[in-house]
Amino acid sequence: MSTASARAPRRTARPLPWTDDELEHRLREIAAERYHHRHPFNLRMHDGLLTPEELRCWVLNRFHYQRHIPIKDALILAKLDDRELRRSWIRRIHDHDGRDGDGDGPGDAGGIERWLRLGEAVGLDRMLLLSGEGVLPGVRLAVEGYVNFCRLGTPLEAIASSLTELFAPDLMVTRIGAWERHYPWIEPEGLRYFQVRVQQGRRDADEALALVHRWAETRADQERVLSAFTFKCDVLWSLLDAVERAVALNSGAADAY
Ligand SMILES: O=C(O)c1cc(C(=O)O)c2c(n1)C(=O)C(=O)c1cc(C(=O)O)[nH]c1-2
Repeated sequence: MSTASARAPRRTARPLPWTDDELEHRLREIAAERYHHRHPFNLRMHDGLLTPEELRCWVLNRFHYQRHIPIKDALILAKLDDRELRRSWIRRIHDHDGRDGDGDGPGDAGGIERWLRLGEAVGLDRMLLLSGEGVLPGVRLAVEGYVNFCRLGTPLEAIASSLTELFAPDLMVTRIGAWERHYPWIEPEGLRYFQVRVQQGRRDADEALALVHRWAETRADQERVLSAFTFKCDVLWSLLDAVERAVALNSGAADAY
């Protein structure tokens, strides 16, 4: 051992940050493996193999996720110290909760109302959805995990966890086609949630990605972005695991939902 290396602690060079393209490539690699478009429940949905009860179970449980999205966005909003950013981020809350019409534009019932109509289109009473009855324990935990992640994380981590929306619009387009083809018993009005969300999701994902590129300056920041994104993929995957298991246990019990 040379005396120099014995005395001075070895400095490991900090890895250079990835370029924007490299970071996006890594997000896509994780999504290709872990995003919920690959979950067996979604695959069965797209192949037209779900029974009405199984679809109802999914709609009811996904409503629990939907109704918490504006809450987690309010938690993110409270972390943003820039007025312009808050003006932009608050739009997400209105997209889900709805907005009154005024001089600036027409009103909108909002995504939560559209999801309640989706529930009605598959035969679920909106009062049941609003009651929260029947939401599976695993779904409650997954959703709480996501909300708490955004409550406790840095703005960068919270916003990075929403980047799954980069992949949601294409999945929704697939879902709309599959529902039209395989589940004609669902009233077409029920698809409205997804039709509206495709464009909103693309815009929200572009906005979040631009912020992530701006804020994730170091490789360590970028690693945190990938961890947040992976965590969120796991939230969505766990939600479907819970639904998949519940419908497997209930097969034969036609009136579970
Ligand atoms: O149906 C889907 O597959 C899907 C996925 C995701 C997603 O990937 O996070 C969202 C949504 N839908 C959605 O409707 C939605 O409003 C939404 C908000 C967010 C978010 O993290 O802020 N993700 C998603």
